[in-house]
Amino acid sequence: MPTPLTLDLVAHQLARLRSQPPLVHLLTNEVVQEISANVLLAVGAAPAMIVAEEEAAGFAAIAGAVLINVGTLHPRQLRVMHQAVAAAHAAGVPWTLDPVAAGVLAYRTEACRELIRLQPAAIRGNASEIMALAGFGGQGRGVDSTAGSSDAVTAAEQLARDTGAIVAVTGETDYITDGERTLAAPWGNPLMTRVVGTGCALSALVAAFTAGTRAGSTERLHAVAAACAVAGLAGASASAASTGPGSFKPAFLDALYNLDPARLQDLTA
Ligand SMILES: Nc1ncnc2c1ncn2[C@@H]1O[C@H](COP(=O)(O)OP(=O)(O)O)[C@@H](O)[C@H]1O
Ligand SMILES: Cc1ncsc1CCOP(=O)(O)O
Ligand SMILES: [Mg+2]
Repeated sequence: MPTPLTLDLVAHQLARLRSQPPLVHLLTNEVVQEISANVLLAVGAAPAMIVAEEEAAGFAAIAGAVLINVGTLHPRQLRVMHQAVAAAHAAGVPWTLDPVAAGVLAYRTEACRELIRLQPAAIRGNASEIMALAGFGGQGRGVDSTAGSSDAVTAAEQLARDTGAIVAVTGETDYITDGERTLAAPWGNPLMTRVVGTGCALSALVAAFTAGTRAGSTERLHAVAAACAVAGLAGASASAASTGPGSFKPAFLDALYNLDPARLQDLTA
């Protein structure tokens, strides 16, 4: 049974991130480069997209966290991702997987299955993606989910136990689990699904929040949950301040920037 996430925990994790801004290595898809970088900058982290075969492994080893997102995957990029993940794994740098459209296409689904053998710290996906990776037969509609997040909680818990990762399955409510404990973050707004990159940028946030956390620690579970809460709270606040997808995006960046750990309660009122 999921436990509601408390704002105290979110505030603590947000303050921790801001006090030690992590350098985050993003190997992400072509569609969401800009929103991912801006979301990280707005919250207080430092993004860098280092994508060449000559540089990715070296940079992954010195970053605070790495994000692997397979949204526009192709063979050369997959080779670079393997190099970065191997280097991160060897250096003890936490890495996060966003399995965009896993379950829809065999190539990326297999690529994700291969990558997760190298112990991701976190996996963040929508319900269809998480169900597919867990072997529960999920199939999305392109990059979007055809299932609700509450239908994917069991799959998320199974995937977490199988991989050792913290798994976050997002939707109307986000669920974050280590396979034994499951937290629920009920914030966000449907408008977030009408702006490209909110899910992928959330995965970048998840990576940022895992920086400095240890495998198997409660802190890592809380860090991933806090990333989801931060996106959801900022999303709810931005949707109240906007009239549609166009005005949502700048409002979302502003809301992330203005999140005050001491005043998160105000955003849920
Ligand atoms: N129906 C919804 N109501 C509120 N928030 C939502 C809803 N659907 C998705 N979100 C939020 O949108 C963000 C992206 O999630 P999601 O759409 O599941 O990812 P993806 O873009 O990878 O499919 C998350 O912060 C999530 O909480
Ligand atoms: C549209 C699209 N196509 C391939 S990746 C991508 C971005 C998906 O971003 P998000 O799932 O965060 O909306
Ligand atoms: Mg989306």
